[in-house]
Amino acid sequence: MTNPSPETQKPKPEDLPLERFPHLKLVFDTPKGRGVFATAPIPRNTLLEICPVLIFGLSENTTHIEHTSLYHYTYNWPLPTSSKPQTTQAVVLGLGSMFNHSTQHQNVGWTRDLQREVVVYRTLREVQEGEELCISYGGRLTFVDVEDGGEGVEEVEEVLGRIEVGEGD
Ligand SMILES: C[S@@+](CC[C@H](N)C(=O)[O-])C[C@H]1O[C@@H](n2cnc3c(N)ncnc32)[C@H](O)[C@@H]1O
Repeated sequence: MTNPSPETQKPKPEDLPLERFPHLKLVFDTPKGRGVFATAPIPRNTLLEICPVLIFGLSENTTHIEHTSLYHYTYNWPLPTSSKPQTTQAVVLGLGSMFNHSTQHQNVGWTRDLQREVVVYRTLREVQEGEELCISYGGRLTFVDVEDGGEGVEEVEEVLGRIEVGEGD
């Protein structure tokens, strides 16, 4: 395991209590692969999970990650710099990596906490029992969206960054 690069070294944040909404399940055979579903009604603006992220260095990303399955799971992650803004990729641990994309019906929003290196997911509206919980990955997808029958397949080098629009709530 490599040490974090100097660009990712920051002052140590305070401890962060973790939370996960309990009434969720992982379904294995959806048209989008695995997906997260509600097993009870969920009110709007409910915190679903606080997920730690694993941030990749810029070169690690292009040399390794983009050539692996992780490529389909990474989020854009801004690096703190004193000069030109730079963005690398990060993998979200926990349930965060299991949320599928929906262009029209996303019901979950997410925010990055750059200091604590977590992504926080909250419902954007009331969710019914049995509904899939979906975020928006943005407009440039690396796969055929089962909801639109194949529109919007992006060039391979356009990373999932993907999980960019739909941020915030
Ligand atoms: C971050 S993962 C989500 C979890 C994934 N379904 C799994 O089983 O590991 C992203 C992948 O899920 C699939 N996916 C997510 N949203 C989709 C959609 N709207 N249509 C088709 N596939 C989707 C694609 O294979 C995509 O590369």
